[in-house]
Amino acid sequence: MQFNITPLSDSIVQSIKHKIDSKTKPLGALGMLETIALKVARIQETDSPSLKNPTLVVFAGDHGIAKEGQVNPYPQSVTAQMVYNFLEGGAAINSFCKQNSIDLKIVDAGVNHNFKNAPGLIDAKIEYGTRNYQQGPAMQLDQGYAAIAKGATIVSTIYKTGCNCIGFGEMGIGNTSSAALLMAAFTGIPIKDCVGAGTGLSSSGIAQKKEILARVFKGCTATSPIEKLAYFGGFEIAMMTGAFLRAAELKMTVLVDGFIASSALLVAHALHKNVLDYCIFMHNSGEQGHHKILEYFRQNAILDLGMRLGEGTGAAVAFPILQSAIGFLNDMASFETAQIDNPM
Ligand SMILES: Cc1cc2ncn([C@H]3O[C@H](COP(=O)(O)O)[C@@H](O)[C@H]3O)c2cc1C
Ligand SMILES: O=C(O)c1cccnc1
Repeated sequence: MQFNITPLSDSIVQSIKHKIDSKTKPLGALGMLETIALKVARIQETDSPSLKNPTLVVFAGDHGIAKEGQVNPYPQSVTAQMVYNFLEGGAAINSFCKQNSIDLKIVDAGVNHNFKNAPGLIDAKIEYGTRNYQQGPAMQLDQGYAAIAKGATIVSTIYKTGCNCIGFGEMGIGNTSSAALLMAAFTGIPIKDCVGAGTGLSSSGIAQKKEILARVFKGCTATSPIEKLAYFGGFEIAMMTGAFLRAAELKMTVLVDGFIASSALLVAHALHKNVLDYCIFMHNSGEQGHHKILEYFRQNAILDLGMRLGEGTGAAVAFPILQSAIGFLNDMASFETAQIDNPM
């Protein structure tokens, strides 16, 4: 599958920087808001960017290993139950999207439950959950490709509604384990440093999770990015990978959530480096491996609130900051128009 992601052009950098520096404030005084404004302006190739129909897509999928309960404190059944909660408006992500007027879409990427065409649910089911990677690859390679393609198609459909700003979240009990394995596979950081508490393991629970995942990691012979993705899985992670790639190809502003979303981005980045040009890192998750992924990408996140939930909640909560960055660029007066002395 080919994605044609063009790197950001430098052509308007000087004019945008000039516009930012002409605003009625000391040079650089809006800090990271200035960096974000410049990035979105470059993505949209205009000095007056806008955020149109912001949308957050939650991909849900189940994990074979989660049935055993060795790496996850909550049972696998919670994934499907949370999907119903999303559809009924009762989850954290519903609250934050409602607060910030973000359109929310829920996708069944591979939950171990038959939703029987539940109203509002996008059916992209690859399979009723992945296999347990303790016994071999979580999914077949063709399932990995199919998930990437479906993620891309879902983004294309949303883009056609006029959306130019999209974030991705996930739901999948056990997926901090897949994310840790993918992190180790794509960054080279030792697996023990990638594993964290997930939804709240005790220190002995974390030690067991590390031991189990270290064994899985050692037993994996995958070499290509797609093989690694298929081995460690997550249909929701694979679909998010395709979603990141298509969103960047379509020059959308891409909102990156926490640890799981960033693990999908590691896969996308291994397939196409330029994807990072379109990404804004919305928060630093409390899951311990996340800040190391941010370091690997050499990126700073907007918020650091100790949130460790997933679902896209970090992206949705930080969204008003992104709006502030676009807002000042479009709305503030310049020294010249406001007739304010500017010695700089
Ligand atoms: C009620 C509930 C709601 C959630 N929403 C997101 N997650 C988050 O926790 C899960 C990953 O953590 P682990 O690997 O420890 O299972 C994912 O579903 C993730 O989205 C939730 C988890 C629970 C229990
Ligand atoms: O940061 C995340 O994405 C995260 C952290 C813990 C549990 N679920 C998701």
